[in-house]
Amino acid sequence: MPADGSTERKTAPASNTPPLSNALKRNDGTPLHVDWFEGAQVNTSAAERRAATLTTRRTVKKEYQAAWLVKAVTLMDLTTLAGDDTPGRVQRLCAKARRPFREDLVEALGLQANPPKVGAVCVYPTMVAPAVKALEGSGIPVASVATGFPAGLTPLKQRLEEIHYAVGEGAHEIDIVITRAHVLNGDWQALYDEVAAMREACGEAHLKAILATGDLKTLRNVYKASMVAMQAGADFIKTSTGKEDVNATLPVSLVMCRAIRDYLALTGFKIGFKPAGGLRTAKDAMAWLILMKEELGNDWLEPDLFRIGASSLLADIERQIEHYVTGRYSSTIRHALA
Ligand SMILES: O=C[C@H](O)COP(=O)(O)O
Repeated sequence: MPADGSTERKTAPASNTPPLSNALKRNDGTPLHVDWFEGAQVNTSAAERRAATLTTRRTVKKEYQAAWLVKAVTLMDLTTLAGDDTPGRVQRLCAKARRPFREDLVEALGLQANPPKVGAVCVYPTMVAPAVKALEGSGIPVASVATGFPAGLTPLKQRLEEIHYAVGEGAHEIDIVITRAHVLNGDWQALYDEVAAMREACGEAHLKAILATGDLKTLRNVYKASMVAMQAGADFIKTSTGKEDVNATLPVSLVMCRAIRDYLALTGFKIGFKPAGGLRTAKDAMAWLILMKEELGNDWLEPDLFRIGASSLLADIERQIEHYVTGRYSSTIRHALA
């Protein structure tokens, strides 16, 4: 039941229709079903073993790696979430979002007809307006963090007001943070109610629920928080803010993908996944793409269901693409893919 005590979920007035053709219906959620996860057991060592062998079990041939890396860029929430962010920096980021690769590389890859662009740009609420302006006509959605990002420890009323502000500024997607204490205390009703209230505040904007998994202590808590967030109406579940001591990891991502799979089996509804925080290299991008393909299938290799939240990943992917096209690296820093 939403936090305002209403039994019916009122749909807020339509505000921001995502510019990308979003074939996916919004997640209306379900009532809180604790029985769907209360007895869940997670074998941590098995999850860690499986995650560790992901990139060894399946390797991508050299000539296909470039294609996978271009795909990774189209799934990226190109992010700047720094205290010294400025409208100028956001404008430069949006220019990059529109044309992530140099023209000569786009031509060499034969992509002139449909040059790649990123999945979204992700910023703080007060940077939404400059991002919306800079991306006008691009079809690239603007995502805004909100609800007291990154700690989420402000009163719910203010956190909901922040969502309304970001949506009012033109954000198409809202990346909210959950109250970690609700998970650590097993207060599933409180977690459900806060996410449901945030979902309502989003109106037509898509909601990504940041679980801050590095603060949740166990993989079992990650699974439970994932299920509650989806039941409460999250369209995506996202690993981290990027500000925790431990952010996106493959074992955590594996558990969240299993939760998405279980939620699909229980409801017939597909929920998106977003790893974020610490994904820096092309090799990281490949690992998560392989995880999505293996765990959830090709539908989760599209921006409607998969995003990579990253502020510095694009640079390394560009370097790898340049090496693929020209045979040399443009800088002295090398991240071997192999
Ligand atoms: O999606 C949001 C994260 O802050 C991105 O983390 P990062 O800066 O480690 O790439």
